[in-house]
Amino acid sequence: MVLAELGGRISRALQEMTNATVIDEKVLTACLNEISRALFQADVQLKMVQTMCTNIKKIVNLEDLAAGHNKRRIIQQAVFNELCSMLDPGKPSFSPQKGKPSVIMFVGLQGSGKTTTCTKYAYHYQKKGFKPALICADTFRAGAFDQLKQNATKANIPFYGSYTETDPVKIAQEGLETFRAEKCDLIIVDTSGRHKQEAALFEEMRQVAAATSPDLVIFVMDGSIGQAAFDQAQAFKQSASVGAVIITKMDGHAKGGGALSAVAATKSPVIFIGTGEHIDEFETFETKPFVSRLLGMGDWAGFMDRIQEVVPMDQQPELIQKLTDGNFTLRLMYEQFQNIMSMGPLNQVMSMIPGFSSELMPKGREKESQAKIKKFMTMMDSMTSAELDSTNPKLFAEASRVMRVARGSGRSVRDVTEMLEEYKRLAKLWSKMKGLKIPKKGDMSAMARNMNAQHMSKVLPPQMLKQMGGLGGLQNLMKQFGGGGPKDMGK
Ligand SMILES: Nc1nc2c(ncn2[C@@H]2O[C@H](COP(=O)(O)OP(=O)(O)OP(=O)(O)O)[C@@H](O)[C@H]2O)c(=O)[nH]1
Repeated sequence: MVLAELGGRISRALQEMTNATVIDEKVLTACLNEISRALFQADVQLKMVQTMCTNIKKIVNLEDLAAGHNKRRIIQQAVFNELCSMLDPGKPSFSPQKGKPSVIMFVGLQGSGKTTTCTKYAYHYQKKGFKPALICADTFRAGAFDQLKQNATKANIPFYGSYTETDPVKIAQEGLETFRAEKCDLIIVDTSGRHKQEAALFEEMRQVAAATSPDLVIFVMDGSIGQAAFDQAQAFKQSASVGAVIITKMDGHAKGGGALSAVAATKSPVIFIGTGEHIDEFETFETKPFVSRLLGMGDWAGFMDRIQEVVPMDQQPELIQKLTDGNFTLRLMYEQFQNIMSMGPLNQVMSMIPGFSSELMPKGREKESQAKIKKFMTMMDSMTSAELDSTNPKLFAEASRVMRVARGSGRSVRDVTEMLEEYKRLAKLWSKMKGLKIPKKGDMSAMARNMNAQHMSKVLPPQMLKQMGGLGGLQNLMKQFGGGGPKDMGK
């Protein structure tokens, strides 16, 4: 995701404003203009950017800024809140219930990732205990049925389609009858895509919808289409009662802003994002972490404060360095698990660590997650040091290694594979964090409460100490922290 760049630009704009001696209307406008340009370049629709700025100006009180409150924090919080509210259409989307039959229809342009996403969606719910089924009502693209069939077979999901029937409505109806009889509770209908928004595509969509009466129509949008997102989403909304959006290819060059446009145009929430071609590269969409990432904030502040509490002080800089240098090894994952296990209320901690939240530990299932992490750690205990420290993703392609680890830990090959998949997912995620600048003031304030400057100067990375003006600068800074505390600190 090309989001860090946006975060950097916004941070710079805020910094410039903070540096100004007097914050007046003009300075604030210049800052918002720069933020607007950055958001526009991240594919947020121009009109939305303008509305956002107007709202922020209404919210931000210049007198507060002038009174020496933390300016960066006030504006950043206002931008954050505005973006979150843009992504919130005000009503949740239809949510399938296990055992209660529902029909979900997928629509989108050709190549948006619709067929792939149908299977990912089915697989996601299959893992939750649903009985999904897939219908290929795409008679336009020759290979569509084969593609769906192949994906569905791999995931062990029943499918329906035809090589000879040319009427998508008929296929959809027959598929529905078949799967209703088989008591499937999540019947997914994949429809045709076209190169452009052609009238024929929309007419066909309307007919399939009329024949299947879907409980939910999901619009699948390629996250990298840029500024075209709004118009595309709106065109679909006008022809089908779109109730939710899935943004695909967020692993590529997507800048993320298209998601905001799609929500605005369809007045429907984004429910998932696609982050790769593989079936489980699919994430539940959560607004706040997404906006944090869009702004380059991550959940770092909370995470770093938490690290303060559990990682021995002298290991902190090293850990931060390792986490952001792009080489996420199995050993690092093991160490993180160790930290997590000692951090107390798991759900709070996990939700802060990028990548560790919803997938590894769904809400309300903390006990199972804890058991799973322990299981993973037992398997890693059976690995060699070379395996734990390796950065070669192909190392475990050798089946004999996987079998050895399984035997050594008394677990199945499937368990080991699951753990390695989790590792791959996290490694991929952390590789995107490479070089990310971590806000350090929050954690420094916590350090400051516990240590004296002399002590702290030994812990901080030398470059950072230099930036702070050496030991003298650090002492000054710590004096300031003494009165305020972390809540007042900017990022
Ligand atoms: N990198 C990446 N590729 C994806 C993602 N989702 C889908 N793709 C790829 O995008 C391409 C198009 O996906 P399809 O599922 O065939 O697209 P479609 O919208 O069904 O296309 P039509 O059936 O022609 O309408 C395929 O190569 C997919 O593997 C994603 O989240 N990330």
